[in-house]
Amino acid sequence: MENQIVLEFKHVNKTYQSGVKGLEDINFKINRGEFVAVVGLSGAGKSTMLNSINKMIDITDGEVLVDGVDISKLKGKALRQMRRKIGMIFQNFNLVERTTVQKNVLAGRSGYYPTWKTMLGLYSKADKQKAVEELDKVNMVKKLYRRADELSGGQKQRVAIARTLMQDPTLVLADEPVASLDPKTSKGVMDDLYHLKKYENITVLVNIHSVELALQYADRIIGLRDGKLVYNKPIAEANEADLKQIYENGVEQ
Ligand SMILES: Nc1ncnc2c1ncn2[C@@H]1O[C@H](COP(=O)(O)OP(=O)(O)OP(=O)(O)O)[C@@H](O)[C@H]1O
Repeated sequence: MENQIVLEFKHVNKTYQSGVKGLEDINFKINRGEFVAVVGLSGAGKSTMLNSINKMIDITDGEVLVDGVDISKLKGKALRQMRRKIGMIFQNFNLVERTTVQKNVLAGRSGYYPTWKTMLGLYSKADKQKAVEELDKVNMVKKLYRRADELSGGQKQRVAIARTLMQDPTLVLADEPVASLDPKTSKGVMDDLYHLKKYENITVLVNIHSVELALQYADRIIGLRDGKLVYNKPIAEANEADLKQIYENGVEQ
């Protein structure tokens, strides 16, 4: 079967107002169902790259194609519809702490409802059932009615993954998803992210500091340094010495 390209960067540049070049002539393609780790020193441009994929930041020039459509040019309804396809996972989980797991997960469906309905919590029975199903995939159904602030960090990240699955995404972007977790919990969360690829054929792009986890989970590794793409290889061709190089000759900020 021919590979289907889900994400493509074409000559993407991002220059911040300060004059700092966050991204410089970035080009790459990612296929459906690939699990990609983005590695690089602090300040290399990993977050800038991730945030330009769902247009959280505007690029300066170039094209960011999601399923063949240049998201950097979209606005209004077309942008909202495109964002449904793109799930986000954050280092700090971004849950509403004082509300239930169920409501947090249902919020992942909000792109499919008018705002007033989501404000009133008027989700369909089918979506409430879907919330249970998605929580089951990350082994969190038993916490359905618990408040988010009663959960551990690893449990919160699992709820965030279930919330993302409510969108039926084709692409999930995770920005340092395990940075605030201990090694054992990190592995559990990485396993859950890996299952998105394995069982749902979702493309997963993870910004990660740990080279060890990158090598363990990724199909492909992309390396950034000073806003430039300096590495892009399938895991079969990647090795630790290569990756060490990405981290050399740079200064931790
Ligand atoms: N809003 C901003 N305004 C100006 N410069 C910015 C802004 N955001 C990021 N930068 C700069 O752009 C460059 C890339 O930053 P970015 O946050 O993308 O790196 P990163 O690889 O994600 O780093 P980290 O691993 O620390 O999160 C850095 O030099 C940073 O200082």
